[in-house]
Amino acid sequence: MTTPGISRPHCDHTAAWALLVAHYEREGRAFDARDALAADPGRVDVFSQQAPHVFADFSKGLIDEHARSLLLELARECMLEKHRDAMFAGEAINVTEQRAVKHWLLRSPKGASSDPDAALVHETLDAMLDYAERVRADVAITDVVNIGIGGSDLGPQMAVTALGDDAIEGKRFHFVSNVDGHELAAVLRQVKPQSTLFLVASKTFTTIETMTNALSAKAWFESNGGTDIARHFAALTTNVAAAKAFGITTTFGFWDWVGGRYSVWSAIGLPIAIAIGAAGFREMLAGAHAMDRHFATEPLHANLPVRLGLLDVWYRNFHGFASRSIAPYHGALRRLPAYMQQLEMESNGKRVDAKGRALSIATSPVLWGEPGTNGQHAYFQMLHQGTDVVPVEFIAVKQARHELPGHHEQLLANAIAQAQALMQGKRDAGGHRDFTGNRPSTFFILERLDAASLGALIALHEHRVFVSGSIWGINSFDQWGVELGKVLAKDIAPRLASGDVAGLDASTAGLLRRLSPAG
Ligand SMILES: O=P(O)(O)OC[C@H]1O[C@](O)(CO)[C@@H](O)[C@@H]1O
Repeated sequence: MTTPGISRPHCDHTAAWALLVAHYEREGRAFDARDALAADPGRVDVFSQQAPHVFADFSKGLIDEHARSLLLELARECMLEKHRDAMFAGEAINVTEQRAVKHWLLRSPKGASSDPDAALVHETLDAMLDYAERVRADVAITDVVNIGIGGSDLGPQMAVTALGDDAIEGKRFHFVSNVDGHELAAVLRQVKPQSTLFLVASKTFTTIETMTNALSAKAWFESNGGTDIARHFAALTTNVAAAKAFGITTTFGFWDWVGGRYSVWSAIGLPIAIAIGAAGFREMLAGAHAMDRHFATEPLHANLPVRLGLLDVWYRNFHGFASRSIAPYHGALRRLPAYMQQLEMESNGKRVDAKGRALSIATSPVLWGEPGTNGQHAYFQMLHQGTDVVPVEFIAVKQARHELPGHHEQLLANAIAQAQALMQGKRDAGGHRDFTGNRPSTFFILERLDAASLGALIALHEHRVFVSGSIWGINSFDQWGVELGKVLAKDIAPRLASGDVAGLDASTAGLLRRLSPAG
């Protein structure tokens, strides 16, 4: 793969990769974490890492010290550090769109970066946070409706849900993403024009779902007596001209070097700032910045995003695990799996390298999950006794934010016990009650769920995705795979109304006939 200034090898053609293949065949496949822990309790210290705000324990993982050092060698041979440094230097590492990748700059403190965009970032941040504080103080606004999809929805929704206990009283937050009118209609039934602020969040300001919802919201607003669009609509976008043409004059901008799924730190984060305040939002940025520094400066062997990204490669390309389950043991993190899905699968769900050549190695796994303990009573059966091995990631928070006695102990006990059960297993000759065990998990611990730790946790995962994407040689920062369906939907929409099936394949024509009112 070539990025400006860096020529990087195909990682699966390196000596380290060949050694990893051999090591997997010799020892990796049969590795048993139970035996490894019994033989060496010190494994817990070797296979764990404290990073800013986040501790991770992967001692129950299916990895030994030799694989660990070969993976670090792989990272060196693949010039991971150079690639990382190119991102932090503002080089156009998003090669298919010729763009820099600078979401990290959005959380760089004032005066800390010499990047030419730093001053503008802070000017915009100050304006956006000033606006957030004014909205917070405005008691006439009781409802904030964010209209956006993908990265313009998942980040703010996840973070407001995670930190919403701190939200000011008297304001409700609604997130409308789907073009399915049931979603917007349900929100509009609950709100009034004079007390609602609509935030139209779209990097491009062209996304069909968001534009359809925004137009309907505006029409509803005007037909229900709303008059002051400037007060009741704001746009969060890189396309300020399109927002103006739409009739929105209050806009907060960001830049093409912020990918949609990396935009929660930009103006797209406005709902979070309204929910938790300017100081809270700055804490979230500070937590993420601390993780940026960790990723940028810690040696590879003590660098948590690097260690996790390399473990992902080991699991995907050597063990052949095709999915990963995310189990946040905190109800307020219930939108985190969805957020992670976009972050990782839209970034690394690619079958060609950065030059467009087909890859001969597997890339992004499928990510999925629900909060614990709910998942235990739904799909953990498969995790414990199914035929596929699925690495599980537990996320536990030490301190609860409620006073109800007993609950938090139960919650944490379940998280620990599930990880223990997956690893230990239980022999039973009867078959049905037999747990093979040795099922890998990683266990994350946050001291408390606050803005800073959430910021660090998200940044950790952004960088982890960078690491695996870099080893796989792909461009993690484009998303061409979402285009084709969008284009075809544009063709299908008028056909649905008219019933015209000319030129369609027989299957698609059949669906259209069934669903068309004209059919
Ligand atoms: O913010 P926008 O431009 O409306 O895009 C929304 C989402 O659509 C995508 O482009 C993919 O469909 C995502 O990458 C993005 O987060």
